[in-house]
Amino acid sequence: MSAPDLRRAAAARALELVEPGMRLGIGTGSTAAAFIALLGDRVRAGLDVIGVPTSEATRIACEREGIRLATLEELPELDLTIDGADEVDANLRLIKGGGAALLREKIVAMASRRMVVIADAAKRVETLGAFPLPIEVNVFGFGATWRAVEKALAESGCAGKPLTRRLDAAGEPLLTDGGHALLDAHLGAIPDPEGLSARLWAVPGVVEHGLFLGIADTAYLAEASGSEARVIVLSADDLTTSGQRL
Ligand SMILES: O=C[C@H](O)[C@H](O)[C@H](O)COP(=O)(O)O
Repeated sequence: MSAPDLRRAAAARALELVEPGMRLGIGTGSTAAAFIALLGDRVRAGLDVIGVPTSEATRIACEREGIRLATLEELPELDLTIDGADEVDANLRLIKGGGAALLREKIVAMASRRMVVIADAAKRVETLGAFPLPIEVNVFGFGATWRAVEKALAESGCAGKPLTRRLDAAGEPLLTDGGHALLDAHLGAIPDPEGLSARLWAVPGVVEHGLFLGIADTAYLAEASGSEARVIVLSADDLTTSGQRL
């Protein structure tokens, strides 16, 4: 079973949630791309939905598939967002932003009644942080913001961990769809994601970070089971009020 097969299996499971007339948030990345391809098939077969894309890449992919699109100005409230993730823990906390789309992804997810994550089960982790945490920052004051982010990381129990600026394929500093820079924090493990989130948000130049905490309510994680794909379901319904998994 190949990685694309697993991504398609998770995406197909999420597609079952889509109903006629729904206002969808449409994620970014290779797993979201698998979902867009399947959704395109349904749209061409007559399904009427409207989507808000989380990146320019997703907008282009949706237009290619003939999926009707809107903006959050036109549709400020969405029914369901389906998106990938870089890491998922047992409490449905996520790291996102490996594809640089974290800001729009978080805005769209927060405007949705539900956010469902689709991913290869290899993205499931015990502790978030092996995947470098993306931090989107305003280009104004970049050096000062970098230092303030390092301080926030140290105060969150992640002292001395390397911070790097994300580059694009040509080796130039990457700019996000919103025109911001991206830092990647190579933390290894994040002992207190909520504390780190609060400290990062307190830095004026930080636009957003890739910790999605208390946002996703379901994750469909696909793994190989013999020659088939099995989809594991993580649901917020299985969490206690303090956010711990039952
Ligand atoms: O910025 C990109 C997004 O957060 C993606 O959803 C995330 O990186 C997962 O991407 P993929 O499905 O390609 O692993």
